[in-house]
Amino acid sequence: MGDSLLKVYPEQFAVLTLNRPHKLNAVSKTMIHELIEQINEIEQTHEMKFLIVTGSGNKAFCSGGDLNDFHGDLEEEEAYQTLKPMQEILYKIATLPVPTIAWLNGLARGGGLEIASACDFRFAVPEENFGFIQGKLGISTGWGGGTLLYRRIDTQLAFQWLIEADLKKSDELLKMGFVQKIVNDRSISSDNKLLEPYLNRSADQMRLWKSQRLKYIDLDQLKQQMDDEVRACSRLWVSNEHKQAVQQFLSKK
Ligand SMILES: CC[C@@H](C(=O)O)C(=O)SCCNC(=O)CCNC(=O)[C@H](O)C(C)(C)COP(=O)(O)OP(=O)(O)OC[C@H]1O[C@@H](n2cnc3c(N)ncnc32)[C@H](O)[C@@H]1OP(=O)(O)O
Repeated sequence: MGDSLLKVYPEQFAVLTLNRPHKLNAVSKTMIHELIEQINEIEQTHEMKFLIVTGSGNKAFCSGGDLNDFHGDLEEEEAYQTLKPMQEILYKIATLPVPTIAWLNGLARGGGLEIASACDFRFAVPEENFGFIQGKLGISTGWGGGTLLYRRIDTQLAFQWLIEADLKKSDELLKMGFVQKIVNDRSISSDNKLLEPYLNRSADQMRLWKSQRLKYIDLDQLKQQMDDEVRACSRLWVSNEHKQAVQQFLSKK
């Protein structure tokens, strides 16, 4: 079974599932290779109305990069080369020609929340907590998700969250405008009432509205700022704080 699964529904939408539930859907190098192929497949599926990105299991959407793959011993350039593919995936998700929904079926940490920030909308189960915890690991966001966050919520709130690196619950994120809906179902089905408006629109309508939405984003600037973010994170990657934080997590296992 793959580390990432793509299912296209007859109702003309697709679900991309991060599929490592035993590792809280942490992003592995294998998952990245699969995501690249699946995003390319999605880009070629012209009758699709929208895409949902979610996690496997009932505990996590995504726990960020797999710290065995994204470990602390990488040198700056190695860190950049290791981080860059996910930044390119997040840029592709953010600029897909159809609306995208991050179905936050469980906790999200670090890069997991960056993936959610790449989606147009975020639907979250209640009572879960979510955090850009990179600040507590001696680094910053490293997949371009911080750049995207500034385009999803009030810039002052984004700035504060990235610095404080605290965990926030679904209802607080609803108030902040990061989460658009609280959903009770951790799994996705086409008869979920929340999806009705999205299912009842034509593929042409959905593509028109996404095209209009993207006109409010300078895509060249977005791409450059996301790359700058990866570079900046790579420079922090070699810090002792980061090495110790990763080692501390891995030594617990
Ligand atoms: C690298 C990219 C960078 C970025 O671009 O921003 C980041 O994403 S940095 C952030 C990386 N993520 C983390 O630091 C989170 C690490 N995980 C945790 O802190 C905890 O797992 C949790 C999220 C607080 C949940 O704790 P708990 O409920 O106690 O579960 P476990 O810790 O026992 O996890 C179960 C299982 O999954 C493995 N796991 C979880 N997260 C990761 C991860 N990020 N990388 C690798 N493995 C992960 C964990 O090791 C357990 O495995 P087993 O011990 O084999 O059961």
